[in-house]
Amino acid sequence: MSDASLRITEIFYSLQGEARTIGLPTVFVRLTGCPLRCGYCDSEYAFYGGERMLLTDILAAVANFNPRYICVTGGEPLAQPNCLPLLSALCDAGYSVSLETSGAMDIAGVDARVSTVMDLKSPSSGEVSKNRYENIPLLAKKDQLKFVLGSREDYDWAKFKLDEFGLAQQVGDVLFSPVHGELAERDLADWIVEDNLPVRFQMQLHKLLWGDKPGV
Ligand SMILES: C[S@@+](CC[C@H](N)C(=O)[O-])C[C@H]1O[C@@H](n2cnc3c(N)ncnc32)[C@H](O)[C@@H]1O
Ligand SMILES: Nc1nc2[nH]cc(C(=O)O)c2c(=O)[nH]1
Ligand code: SF4
Ligand SMILES: [Mg+2]
Repeated sequence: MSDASLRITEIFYSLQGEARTIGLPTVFVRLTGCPLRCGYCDSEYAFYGGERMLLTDILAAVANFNPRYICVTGGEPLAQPNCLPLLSALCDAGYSVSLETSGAMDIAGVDARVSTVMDLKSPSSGEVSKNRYENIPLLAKKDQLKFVLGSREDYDWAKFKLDEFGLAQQVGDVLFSPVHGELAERDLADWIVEDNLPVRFQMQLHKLLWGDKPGV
């Protein structure tokens, strides 16, 4: 294994709070730095700083928790080229690996064993122009598409994209999530039911349990 290095903000053990493996004990590897600035971002503390770590040291830190599930997130993980060997090394080690990405970067090099959770940025994030729609055909049933929605306008936009790109047919799960503290959870749930959308409603479980803070 090459001993590449990556800038890391935190490595912690918690319950997966989002997406398909929600509720399962998971180790989170949060990479430092992000080229986007979503207005609602709950991980601004990962924009700068962090600590440079060797791949072997990251693997050792992860192994300490004896986990089954690993979630690589950030910041924007794919903004660091060495994220690709990290993902492959985690798969080689036998973990079930997911990747949280904005999809503003090319996902072509992501290891085929990884479940990519690609977040298409909605208009209210302020970063809708950064979506790389070219990534969509690269996604498969093992992957997930996430929409984080801050308003009814965002919801209508997401509904349109669902249809425009046939997203429910492309990936295993399409996730609709409210921006925490911005859109009433129940409103989003009611709209999904009214429209009979083929999507999975999700709320950030970790914030219900522990609040909005790093390390959970
Ligand atoms: C912090 S980001 C890191 C990965 C990548 N940069 C991305 O945006 O997908 C992880 C996920 O948290 C979501 N997120 C960030 N702040 C949020 C908030 N206030 N409410 C709901 N979801 C949020 C993002 O939209 C993204 O899906
Ligand atoms: N518990 C927990 N689950 C998560 N799933 C995705 C997260 C992220 O920040 O990407 C996250 C997080 O920060 N905490
Ligand atoms: S892309 Fe992800 S980490 Fe970057 S600002 Fe948006 S939510 Fe935060
Ligand atoms: Mg988070």
